[in-house]
Amino acid sequence: MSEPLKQADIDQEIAARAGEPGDHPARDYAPYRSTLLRHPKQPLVAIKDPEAAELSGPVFGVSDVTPFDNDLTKQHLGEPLGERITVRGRVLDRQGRPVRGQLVEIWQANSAGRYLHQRDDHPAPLDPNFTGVGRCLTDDDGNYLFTTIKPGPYPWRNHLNAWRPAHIHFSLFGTAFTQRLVTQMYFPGDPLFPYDPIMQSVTDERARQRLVADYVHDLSEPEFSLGYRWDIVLDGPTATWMEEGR
Ligand SMILES: O=C(O)c1ccc(O)c(O)c1
Repeated sequence: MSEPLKQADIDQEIAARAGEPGDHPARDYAPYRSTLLRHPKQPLVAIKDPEAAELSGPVFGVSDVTPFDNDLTKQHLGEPLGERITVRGRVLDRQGRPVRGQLVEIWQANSAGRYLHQRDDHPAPLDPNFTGVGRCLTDDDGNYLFTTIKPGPYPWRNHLNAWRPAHIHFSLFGTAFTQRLVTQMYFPGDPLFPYDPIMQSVTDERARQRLVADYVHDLSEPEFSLGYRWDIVLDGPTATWMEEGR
């Protein structure tokens, strides 16, 4: 493996790209090292018959998602450790209309910043009562809701002393595999934002802010959880930044 990049190199590269037009990150954003290795280097292949791909691909059905799948604190016998949170929001189209029946899936690290994943071996504890995945379907007003634990910051070896701000990964799934969008939600006031190449790969300040949830006191449940609100806009000038599928 090559020498790890230093924070100063990362800062320099982030500054060089800041304010570039458009809010969608470059597919090869050097400060986020693995994008250099895994971005497409050939022109994208147009699917000649997208409908056929959609009709023959696997789909999920309403009956596949149970009402319990959105509570990540109830998947084991015991309670997971950490700060319990409720995350609510709406999935909207470019006109602000609700997107109904959308499969919303999340995955995240535990409160210590550790993923239950074979490639995460950093020395923070796993929580036997926390898996870190959940899903739900949006209701008729486009609402989704999760009960979970606030994830910890995650050391990810992109460069020396690289820590990801606390975040929750979101996947939004339409009615076929060709309609999947992937993004991340962050927590307000995180001191790691300026150091994170993934966050900073979104070069437009307003688009970056749209990735940060609001703390909403009225959504906090007394003696139970802190409430965050995060709306996801699929398209248009206020679209939420997406990693894939556009
Ligand atoms: O690209 C990565 O390596 C990587 C690892 C862990 C994360 O939480 C993440 O968002 C990205």
